[in-house]
Amino acid sequence: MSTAITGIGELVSWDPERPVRSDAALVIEDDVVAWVGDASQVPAADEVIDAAGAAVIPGFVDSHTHLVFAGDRSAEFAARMAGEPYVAGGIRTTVAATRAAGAAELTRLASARMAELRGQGTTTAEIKSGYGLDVATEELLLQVAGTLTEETTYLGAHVVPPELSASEYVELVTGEMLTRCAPHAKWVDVFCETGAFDADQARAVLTAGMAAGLSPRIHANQLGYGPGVQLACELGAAAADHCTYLSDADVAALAETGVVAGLLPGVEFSTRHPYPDARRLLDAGVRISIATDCNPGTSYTSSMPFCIALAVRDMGLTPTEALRAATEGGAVSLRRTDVGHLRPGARADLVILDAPSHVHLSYRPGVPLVRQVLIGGRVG
Ligand SMILES: N=CN[C@@H](CCC(=O)O)C(=O)O
Ligand SMILES: [Zn+2]
Repeated sequence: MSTAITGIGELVSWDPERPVRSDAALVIEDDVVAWVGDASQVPAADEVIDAAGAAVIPGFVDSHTHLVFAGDRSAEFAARMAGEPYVAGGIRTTVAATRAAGAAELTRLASARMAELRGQGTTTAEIKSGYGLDVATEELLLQVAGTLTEETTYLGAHVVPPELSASEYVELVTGEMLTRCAPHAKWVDVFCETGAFDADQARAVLTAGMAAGLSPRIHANQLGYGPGVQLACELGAAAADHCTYLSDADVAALAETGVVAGLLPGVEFSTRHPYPDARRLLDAGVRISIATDCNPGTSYTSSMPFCIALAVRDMGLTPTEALRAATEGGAVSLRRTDVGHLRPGARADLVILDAPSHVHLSYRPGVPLVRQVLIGGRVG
């Protein structure tokens, strides 16, 4: 089965020779991109989709989400907008609600959120556990996540639950909980921050996860300067996410090791912390991604276009750099080569925009510009 997309006003493929081109066409064979070229040379195909001058971009790769949770923290957000600071302990509110919800309710909630992501152009999403903080619930959250994505992350070490001491909990996270959760996860993550886990505890969590076959990523340097980024670089993590407060040494270590700096501007929008300086990172040669961090505490948005607009307006990126970080950057963060671009051989994950150019994603913030989403060549 082949599908030709014709009449593409602007195609973003991230081909090194012509990353953005006009008057293009693209052919999909089964679930992969088979051909990309000038509109005038498009080969015959079984069916045709006419983009009618619209822009076509790779589907967004959202490399950081917490989609499986129950409960509502809108009052906490409202209080923050009135001047209250964000504190990591708010996570425990969601833990109580999540433990009380059953598998069916958690599945319903997470599936609805995933549909929300897809409707806004996200075709690959990572999903973390982290709102269970006991063995059975963490395992359940990963089972639910696994029905929605192959990019599942064990985040037992989100915060210490009220019923245990920090040392008891690290023992659980690196012991019985890891044994039960590792079969359902690809990644291991830890929230390395004041109020969550310090450098030694975070190192113990990540190294135990690695010994169990998981690959490390980390929540680092979100609320203040700290050891998380250096730890990510020491362990060869795929990504250090947040990177809001970075010393010059942190930036140099990221550039040297190739650890992706995952930028999550929805968090700064929703906590009133300063936005990370993406320009400083790119200028230093650091690889970056942009993700939503969709979660009930610090960033309850499922919209990659919204995050792109924030990154352009407040983080020093051009519209093209921001889109690249939200697609190819996310793929690098997840160590994926089959998504995040539209070169021949890519999985046919793409978005037809209701706009002539990808610049409209930040030029028209808040406007629904996703006309059609294809995942593996099929209408999503
Ligand atoms: N930083 C840690 N975890 C989430 C926030 C979780 C919460 O407050 O519920 C984050 O990525 O921002
Ligand atoms: Zn997070």
